[in-house]
Amino acid sequence: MAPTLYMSEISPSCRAVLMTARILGLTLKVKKMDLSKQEQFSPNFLKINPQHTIPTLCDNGFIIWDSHAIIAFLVGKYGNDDQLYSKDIMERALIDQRLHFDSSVVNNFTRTILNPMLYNNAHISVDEHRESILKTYALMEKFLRSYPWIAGKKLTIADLSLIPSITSLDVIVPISREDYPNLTKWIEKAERLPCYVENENGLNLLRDLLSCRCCCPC
Ligand SMILES: N[C@@H](CCC(=O)N[C@@H](CS)C(=O)NCC(=O)O)C(=O)O
Repeated sequence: MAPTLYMSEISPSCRAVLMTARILGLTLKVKKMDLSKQEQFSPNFLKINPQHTIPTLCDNGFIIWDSHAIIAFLVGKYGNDDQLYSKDIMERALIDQRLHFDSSVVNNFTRTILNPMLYNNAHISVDEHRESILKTYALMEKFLRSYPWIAGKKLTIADLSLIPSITSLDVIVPISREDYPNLTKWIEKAERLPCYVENENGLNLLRDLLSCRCCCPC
């Protein structure tokens, strides 16, 4: 039976799972959640995930949440090889470092900026966060100085995790090609991947929602 993914395309973390599933050729049974209706707090969903976050995956009764844990699990269970998540100790350590960088730094902006804007109608001053976002771009730029992909010569789950997070941040603080040439090239390379379509759909939705938030007097 296909694993069930509780998700919303707007969420960068969910898009990381969709991209990974696409690259693995894995079909997921998708259950869309509307966070603006607070569906994550429904008693049924809280039974599955008391932390009430999406993405959450249910695979034959095995439940796991947090996109980073989910994509590592999917590659381990459904991947034909370890290309996306090397078993070599040092290669894997670098991938893990980048995954934790996403989790603790880049993806964290989703919680502090995007989600309050989208779901709590909160007025967030992007200017207050601009400096730390630019610092994040500068770090990514440095990581990409030595390698074409974020954790080495090959595409890995660290790229699949960071691409949705960074492209979502780009919607609120655009990435300057002049200041961040390596970061720009990495995004352009990612856009050419067949699995990128799974990021594009949600990213466009996010753009539309945020532009509406900026012009509506509501
Ligand atoms: N680090 C987590 C972040 C998950 C997360 O915060 N998801 C947000 C949507 S982007 C969510 O479910 N928010 C609803 C809530 O926390 O109640 C991951 O990578 O899965």
